[in-house]
Amino acid sequence: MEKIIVRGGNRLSGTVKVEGAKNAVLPVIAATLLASDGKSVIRDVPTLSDVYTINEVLRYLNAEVAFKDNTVTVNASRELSVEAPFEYVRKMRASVLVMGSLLARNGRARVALPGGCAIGSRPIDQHLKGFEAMGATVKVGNGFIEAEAAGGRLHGAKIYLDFPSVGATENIMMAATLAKGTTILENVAKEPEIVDLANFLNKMGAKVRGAGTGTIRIEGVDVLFGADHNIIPDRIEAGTFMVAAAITGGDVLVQGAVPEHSTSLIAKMEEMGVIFIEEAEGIRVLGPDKLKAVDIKTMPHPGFPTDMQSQMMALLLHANGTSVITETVFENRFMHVEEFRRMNADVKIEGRSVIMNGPSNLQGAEVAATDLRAAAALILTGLVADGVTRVTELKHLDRGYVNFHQKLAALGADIERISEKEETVVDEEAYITDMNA
Ligand SMILES: CC(=O)N[C@H]1[C@@H](OP(=O)(O)OP(=O)(O)OC[C@H]2O[C@@H](n3ccc(=O)[nH]c3=O)[C@H](O)[C@@H]2O)O[C@H](CO)[C@@H](O)[C@@H]1O
Ligand SMILES: C=C(OP(=O)(O)O)C(=O)O
Repeated sequence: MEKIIVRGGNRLSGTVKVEGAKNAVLPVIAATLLASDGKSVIRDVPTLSDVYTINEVLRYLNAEVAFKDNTVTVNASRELSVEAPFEYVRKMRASVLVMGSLLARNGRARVALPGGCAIGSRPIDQHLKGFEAMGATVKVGNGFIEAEAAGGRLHGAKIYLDFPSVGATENIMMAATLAKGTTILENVAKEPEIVDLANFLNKMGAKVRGAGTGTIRIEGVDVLFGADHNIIPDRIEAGTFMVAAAITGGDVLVQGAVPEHSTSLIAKMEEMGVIFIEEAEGIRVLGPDKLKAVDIKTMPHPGFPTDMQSQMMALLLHANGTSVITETVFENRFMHVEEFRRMNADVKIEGRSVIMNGPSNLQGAEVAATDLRAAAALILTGLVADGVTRVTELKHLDRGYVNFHQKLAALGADIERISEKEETVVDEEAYITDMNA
């Protein structure tokens, strides 16, 4: 078993570079399947286990995929298969994002049902509602979702989402690019990752307008081509390092962080007394001696991101006074609370809220990550806990963070990652096909 071991007490300082965004790269790689002509070259791709998984899904679907030097190259011009099996979808729910592309490209898709996960049941009814409105017949059975477009091609439609779901917005947007006619998608997600996907689709020859607003209009085209694209910086990784600086009273330049992508987070942290300085290269974060308590409610973008909820909980445990966090996006995203309690945190759950009386007298303990952001949050707590914190279940961390402990160590944290027995290292090189050959 692998563990991260943190000894609390060090103040962080220096510069940390942000990777490309996981939540932008996964839909963009899924979108490369739409190109029946030419190669797509995706740059600034983080070396995360989720990226390896989506690459495997694409290879399974008969696309040629190479991943080298943070660049993914996809040639999807061959005939594609239509089925994404459970062994991939189980590893990563975002595999369901290939459904829109496959349906648009092949007129048919068969994707394993994603099932529930630690943070909530995460249904995909809104994705399916969109496909149906565009003329697909959708059947769910034997653990699969099967969708087939009448006459082999989807048609444009007017679709209103019940909730601004990120995944549904992306999946329907991809499906609509090759549909006959115009799709108008209302009450959509406005996350920066949606805008990044729309920009990539437009480079491929799609006609997508309005991404980043509440309504997206997609005029269907007959064919899409491979395109070259740089992924936006990861605002959640950036935010995690902002919290690392703040919690240790540190001084850290988060290189590549985009202020407009983190407005709600920065505003809340400023309320807590954290100082932010915009510099040419990124955002410099100065942690105060004493942090103030605040209340937070997670919301779809531009509201406070649920993906920063557990890291902010770590910060609020260290703040002076009573804070309340209310989680409105996922119904079960408080699994980390029990782990924080093992670290002597004064925190309790009341319905969809968590109440903290800070500052907690945090103590090092052995704790298990319950999802990827919880993994980061427990490590952040370890930075200020008294004694040694050991964090297990690191497979979650590796889904969303590249070299997390090395980056913290370079900023001055006393942290290491150990393996209690020989681990099998997955050699991505083995999968690499030379696309230029
Ligand atoms: C790979 C990726 O980009 N993941 C992000 C994406 O996940 P994901 O795209 O899965 O999140 P959604 O925005 O779709 O989900 C938000 C809420 O809507 C519900 N819902 C969603 C779809 C649907 O058809 N029906 C339904 O009820 C979900 O159960 C959840 O409670 O956005 C989330 C919300 O910002 C983030 O936490 C994830 O990091
Ligand atoms: C919940 C997350 O991701 P996913 O949707 O890939 O599980 C996340 O990035 O915090």
